Amino acid sequence: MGQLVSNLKKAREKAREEKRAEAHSDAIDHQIIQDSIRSKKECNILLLGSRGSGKSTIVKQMQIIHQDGFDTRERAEYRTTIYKNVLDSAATLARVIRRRAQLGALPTGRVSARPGTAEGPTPAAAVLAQTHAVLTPALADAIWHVARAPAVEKLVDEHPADFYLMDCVGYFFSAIHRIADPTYIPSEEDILHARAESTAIIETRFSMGGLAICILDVGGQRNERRKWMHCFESVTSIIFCAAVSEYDRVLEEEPRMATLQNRMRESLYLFESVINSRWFLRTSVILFLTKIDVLKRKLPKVPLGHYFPEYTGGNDLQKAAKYILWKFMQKNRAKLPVYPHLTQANDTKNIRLVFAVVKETIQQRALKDSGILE
Ligand SMILES: Nc1nc2c(ncn2[C@@H]2O[C@H](COP(=O)(O)OP(=O)(O)OP(=O)(O)O)[C@@H](O)[C@H]2O)c(=O)[nH]1
Ligand SMILES: [Mg+2]
Repeated sequence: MGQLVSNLKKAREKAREEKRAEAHSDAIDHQIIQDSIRSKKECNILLLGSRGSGKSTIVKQMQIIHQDGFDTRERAEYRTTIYKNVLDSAATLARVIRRRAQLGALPTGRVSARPGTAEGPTPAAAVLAQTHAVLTPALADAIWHVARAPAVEKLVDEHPADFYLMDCVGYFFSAIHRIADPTYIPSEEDILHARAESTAIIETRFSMGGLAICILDVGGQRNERRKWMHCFESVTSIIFCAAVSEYDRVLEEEPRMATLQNRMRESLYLFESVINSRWFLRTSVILFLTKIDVLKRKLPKVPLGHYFPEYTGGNDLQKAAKYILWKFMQKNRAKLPVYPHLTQANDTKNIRLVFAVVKETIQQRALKDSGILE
């Protein structure tokens, strides 16, 4: 009798085991089928463009617009990047101030004054000039005062091409005390301004008005571009990002070259190789001319014609944007349809509007691919 009960128990256990294995196998089969359905229906968007052109910022916008944005934990994770942006920019500024002061372009190392202290002016530049690993309150204070010093503002305005300051520097410096607060948690706007170079291909999936989208973000640095090829197959649309404000910038990736490559020319060259590539004959190409806000601020101070002599439109924003767009369109030898948009990638309102149009473009391509549209 005991033996019988034990055998029955074993048989029941075995049956349960088999059922579990079967359920597990069914779940795997289900996932495979779902994946295959999804990969057929999914629109693959590939973000291309040179370094710092706004690709990852577009992905962040998709997370804000089409997903749930960033929760507190995710926002807190951006602190390190933002501190690094601030400290790196402060170090660059300190280097420039020191060099200029040595050359006599600035009166002394004591660039900024906190009025009315018994000790006299705060030696903010001296604080800034030290190597900092953390954003201390003293450093935050120094940054605040230095960034506001008329001599420094003039220096940055008049020599924008002499040194590289990130586009986000003005935004972060003006919020420096908030950032230096020990309880600081970045806002979504801070995250959109944060700068971290991409060094891997990142896939993000979301749904946009019934369309299943898989967006691929790559790194734009020269040594990252070898990886781009791996993403070329089955791409529905390309969003090529190019920063319109970079006409006076050079690539820091090749500091030892005799003549530094102009960033805008590099971007034009890159666009030319993408748009005339055999890979993308059936792909819709969306051109995002980003940093239109930076172009607006920069044009009156840095003449576009100085870097592109054939341009004669002065500091008229529309004319300048039209000229830059024309330069890109000139590269389209394959005469592929190109859908251009002037954008400010870190402005959610603007990207929301732009993507309402982009969605139509992507949808048309998807319908053509499925044979529903000619
Ligand atoms: N003002 C302004 N800043 C922008 C705009 N687009 C991007 N930025 C900023 O430019 C910096 C670089 O943007 P990213 O999105 O990281 O550039 P990326 O193309 O992903 O760069 P890589 O990963 O190096 O290829 C970030 O600090 C962004 O906030 C824009 O339209 N206007
Ligand atoms: Mg990136």
